[in-house]
Amino acid sequence: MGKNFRGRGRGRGGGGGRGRGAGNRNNWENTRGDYKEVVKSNKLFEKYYDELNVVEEDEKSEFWTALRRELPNSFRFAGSKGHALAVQKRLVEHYIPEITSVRYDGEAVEPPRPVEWFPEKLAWSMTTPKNVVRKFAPFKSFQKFLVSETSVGNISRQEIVSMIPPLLMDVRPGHTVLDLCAAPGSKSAQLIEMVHGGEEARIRKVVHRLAKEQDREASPDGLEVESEKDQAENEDDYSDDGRATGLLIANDVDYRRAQMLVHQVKRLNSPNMIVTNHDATQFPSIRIPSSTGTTKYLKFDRILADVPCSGDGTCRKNPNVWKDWIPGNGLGLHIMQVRILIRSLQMLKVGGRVVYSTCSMNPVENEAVISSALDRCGGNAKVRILDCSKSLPGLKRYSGMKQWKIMDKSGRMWSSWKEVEEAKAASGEDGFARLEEGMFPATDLAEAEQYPLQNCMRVYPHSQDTGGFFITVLEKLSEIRAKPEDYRRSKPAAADLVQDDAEEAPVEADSPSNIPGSPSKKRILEDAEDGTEPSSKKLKTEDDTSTESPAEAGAETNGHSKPERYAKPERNEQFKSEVATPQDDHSGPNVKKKSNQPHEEPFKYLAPDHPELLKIYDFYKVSDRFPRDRFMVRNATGEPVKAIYYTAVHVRDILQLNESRGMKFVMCGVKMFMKQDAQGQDICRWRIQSEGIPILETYVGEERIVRLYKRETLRKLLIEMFPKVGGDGWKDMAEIGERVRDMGMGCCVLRVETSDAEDGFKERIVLPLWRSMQSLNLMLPKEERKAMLLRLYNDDSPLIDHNKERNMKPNGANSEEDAKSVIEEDADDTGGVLLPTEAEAENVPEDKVDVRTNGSNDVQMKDAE
Ligand SMILES: C[S@@+](CC[C@H](N)C(=O)[O-])C[C@H]1O[C@@H](n2cnc3c(N)ncnc32)[C@H](O)[C@@H]1O
Repeated sequence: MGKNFRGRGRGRGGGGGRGRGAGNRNNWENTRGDYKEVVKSNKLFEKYYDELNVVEEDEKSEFWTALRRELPNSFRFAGSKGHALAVQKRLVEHYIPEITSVRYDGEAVEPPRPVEWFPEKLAWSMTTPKNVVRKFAPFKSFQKFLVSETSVGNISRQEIVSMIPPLLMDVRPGHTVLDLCAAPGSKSAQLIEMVHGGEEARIRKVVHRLAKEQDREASPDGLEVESEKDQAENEDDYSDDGRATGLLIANDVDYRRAQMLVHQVKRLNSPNMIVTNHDATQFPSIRIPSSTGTTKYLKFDRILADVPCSGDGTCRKNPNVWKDWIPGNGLGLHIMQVRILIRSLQMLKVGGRVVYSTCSMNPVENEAVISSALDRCGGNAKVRILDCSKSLPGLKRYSGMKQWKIMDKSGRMWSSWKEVEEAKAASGEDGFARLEEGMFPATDLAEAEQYPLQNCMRVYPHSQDTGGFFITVLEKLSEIRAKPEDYRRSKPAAADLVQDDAEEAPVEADSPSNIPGSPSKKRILEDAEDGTEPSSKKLKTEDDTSTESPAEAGAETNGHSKPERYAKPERNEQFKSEVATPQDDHSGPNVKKKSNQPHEEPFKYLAPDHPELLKIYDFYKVSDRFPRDRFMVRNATGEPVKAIYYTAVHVRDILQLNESRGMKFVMCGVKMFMKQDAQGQDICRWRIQSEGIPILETYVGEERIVRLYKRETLRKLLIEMFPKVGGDGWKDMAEIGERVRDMGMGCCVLRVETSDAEDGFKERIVLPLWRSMQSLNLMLPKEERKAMLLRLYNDDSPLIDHNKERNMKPNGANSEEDAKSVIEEDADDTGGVLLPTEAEAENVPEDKVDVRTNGSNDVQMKDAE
């Protein structure tokens, strides 16, 4: 896990503007551009929800008025709780008082407000009009803060309602979590924070104890020192020295959107996360190590199915919904949504939870999906709809619908499947396309079999000035046998039940559709039920094409939601052809790639005693306690060329056991070391990357640590790039002067320690520092320096680049080493922003590596980054 989880106090920068809802837009003003231009009326849309009586008669006008109003801006403080609270404190203590003092036309201006039901008030919402923001200095400076913190990942711009599903998942440390439809990743970001919950404190306790045992200096933060026994006895998981042992797999079928997801989650720097690119309806079973010799497959504790939907609850943010809403949008998605939910339930552990959510208010995409999936999975005895009415106190919500009507494509309303069948018998099949029995409420179910759909949760825009949303939490009570897709409530077929994924009964990555009832699926299960390897024959059937996207199926979709909620049909097609065939399956990484297959470099783990790793351990005096078998590279040779990544142990096992099985891994691992040119015999060529430093820092030997205690010293290092420490320069470096004077050249760890002193820090910060022959430099992208200066010192002064100054002098006394560092800084500066993929960066042949200059033309440095 990264800075955000271990309080490094900084984040990887993320450029703004890519991806609706990506949570990283920097433009806080102009996100709802054409809001006013769209006519906010649509006969069928209004007729449908009015006739459904989604709200009481006397609320209808308020409901529609809210839907026509622009959505407030909202955001969430992201990262570890400690870090998020520290950034939030800045808002509360500095910006809010300034803003509330503003008077506009004699009236106080509405300030940003915390969302009352969100834990620790880490989510906020604001309705301030643009003209006010532009007019008043306190708002302008607040906006600067928002932009700066968003760009480094400390603030995530996210719709309030979209924050609800992860909160209801009850993710605990150690859980294995799957986010099936994850792009652009705002909920994945919440989930990974939960997977790392409490890690910061656990690690500090472990380090404290170890330091005490070894009589080493530890951070003077007054923590109680627990013995190993005490630690083992309390509830927290110390099995991996306090590191998080959970896992998040974030998946999206659309490769381009999976890349947006990568961008969003990468800056969270979690080694416990994998991004995959599969169709959720047939998400492959993932092989995991087994001590018994049989093949074992991963089952999840928690699954989020935030499925593609028509998105009509987002019409306040996406006004085109008004223009584009037609009944076919929801109808065309129902089958895929049911498939995704059933697949989720299959992959879930007994006792685990699936949270199903949409940003649509349409029951055909919501309650109808839940009841269809329950029908096919064996009903209340197998899966329970949890009552979450006590969760998130303060959140106003409505109960799920037990009865509803379906609007067909021509706008006629139908109350039951029986009615449709009778109409078909009387007037023929025309005009009933897409209507399915499973879309209707099950009127003929006996009382005892009725599903408690009132436990589903609906959120409407007028209750708390949000978008519309639907959430249901399902608990799996026992293993399920899903009935086939052609199962009909009215004509139940006894046969053809298909068991869910037993831990040892897989759906292979390269298997055909997992849609229950498919003969191929049954065959695979039969193959696997005795614990043997499943058949590797290609078993593609008609059912393989049953994962049609709405557009493939001819559903009309509203333009706005296409990029966000829908998989693009051509991607689905492409994806199908990309999945390795069983013949490819075991042929290893040299499988011939199909021409349209996106290129992903393989993940290769390094031997713990790889010579390059040994050099690193030696230079940084890395404690033996730090695990050495979790480092990997991303290239086919398996040799460390440019970057070395670190992953959690489960991630390693999954990658190693599944990569050659057709699993599509897109991203995992935290960049820990980057190779660079550096002069001097004793300098380690592998510098610690800022992303990796929070994971490694407590295990780095004192020889490579610089401790900083005073606010002004850090401020100097943030504002000044390459301050001189050679000659008498070190004397200007306050309390770290002597230490950096004596520090050997190369990369080291700057530890900003906490203290109660007036000029001390309350928040622990750890940063990479480079000591070159003449100067010193924080290895931070400029935007992160600026964000920290603003947050910690309310200082937006321009940065000073001493190296540039020196080089401008005719006889600039610049050493080659210092100039190299300049280039390095420039290279690092690109670090968090629109980088090429890791694979691209790693793939650059040595001789083609971008050679950058520092502007002085006399020195160059190679760095693939
Ligand atoms: C509502 S968006 C998810 C939003 C996301 N959970 C977030 O909070 O940022 C739905 C996503 O599902 C993806 N999707 C559509 N069909 C899919 C499928 N069959 N399997 C997996 N993902 C799918 C879309 O590409 C889209 O990114």
